[in-house]
Amino acid sequence: MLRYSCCISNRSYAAKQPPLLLRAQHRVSSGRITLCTGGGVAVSSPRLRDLVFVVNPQGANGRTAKEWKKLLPYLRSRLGEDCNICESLTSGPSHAIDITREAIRDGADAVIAVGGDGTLHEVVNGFFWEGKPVGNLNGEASHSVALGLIPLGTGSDFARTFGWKNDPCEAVERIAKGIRSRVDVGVIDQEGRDSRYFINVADVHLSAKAGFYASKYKKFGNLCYVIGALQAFMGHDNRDMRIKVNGGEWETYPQVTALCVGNAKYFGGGMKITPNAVPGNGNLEVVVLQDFKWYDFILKLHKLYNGTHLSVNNVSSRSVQSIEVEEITESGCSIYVQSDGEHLGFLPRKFKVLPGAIDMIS
Ligand SMILES: Nc1ncnc2c1ncn2[C@@H]1O[C@H](COP(=O)(O)OP(=O)(O)OP(=O)(O)O)[C@@H](O)[C@H]1O
Repeated sequence: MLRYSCCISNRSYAAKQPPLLLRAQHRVSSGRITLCTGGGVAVSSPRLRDLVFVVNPQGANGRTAKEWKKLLPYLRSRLGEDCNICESLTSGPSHAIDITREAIRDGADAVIAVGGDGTLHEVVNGFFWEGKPVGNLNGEASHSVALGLIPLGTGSDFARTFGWKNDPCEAVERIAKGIRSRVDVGVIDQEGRDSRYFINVADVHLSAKAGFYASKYKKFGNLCYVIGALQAFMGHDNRDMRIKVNGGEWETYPQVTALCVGNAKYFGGGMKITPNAVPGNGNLEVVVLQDFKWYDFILKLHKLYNGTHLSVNNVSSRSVQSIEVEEITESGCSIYVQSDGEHLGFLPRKFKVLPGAIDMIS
């Protein structure tokens, strides 16, 4: 069953369209239309690109829906000549994953997340199914679906690495230009469950707990991260952990406050936590904060925001392809894990990079 809530064509009316696959096939056959006129003149027109916009109406506490409504007429006028614009509003958590998988299978040229990092995270997860990239139903090996982003979330941290603002018109220009670059994706293996993919930052312990609480206060905008951090601090204690990097020996990391695995640089509403991470370099940057007390955050917060914290005592950084993280002595109290700001359960977990896994409109 097709789960697009509605499709809007590039023409000036809004109507329910046939399934994307059918439309795509129609265009493949009629796309390079050869019209033979009486005089034998052949006119060939190129195929329009199918762009599927996955919109989280609840993003940024409902601001995404309002911005999207304003943006749609501009989007149609800017891209409608070359593209079929298909809009799909999510109905709840995880819906964006299903929409994306279906759009890719149906032959979309690009799936564009409209919302915050959570929506982007779900769209990225929709690019995969049972550990493999989703392909289209025509089995076209060369068909590479692009990932796009119109950042309209609370934090929109992934966009910061590229210097993109929460400016939808700027994002539409990027989509119009259609320049693509390969970006890495992180994958988190979890015992007995499907792998989870991340494109921004995955993290463990205090920051993950803070993110968990922050998600309950999104109505306060970026202040939610401060409230989340304060709540996470209550009852927090640093824990001894062990890590295994690139399949090597286990190493002990005492008194870990937070461990962050960055494919990109920012999390928590603008904190430059993994400042050396580059989304296309085939590596993840791991930054570990150890033995931090609450006052360390007050004293060093500005360094965390501007990315100069790597020189601070008890902060270490390394570049990895994979990392396994466990608590040394299970205390009976679970250690939080999150990826791209979404709560993902508890330790132990293994994180690894999939180099150049997705083509991104950049
Ligand atoms: N229709 C919906 N109703 C309620 N929640 C939704 C809906 N669609 C998606 N979600 C959930 O909303 C959450 C947050 O979405 P999103 O990331 O777009 O906005 P945000 O949290 O404001 O931004 P950021 O993550 O950048 O801070 C996601 O976890 C997603 O699962």
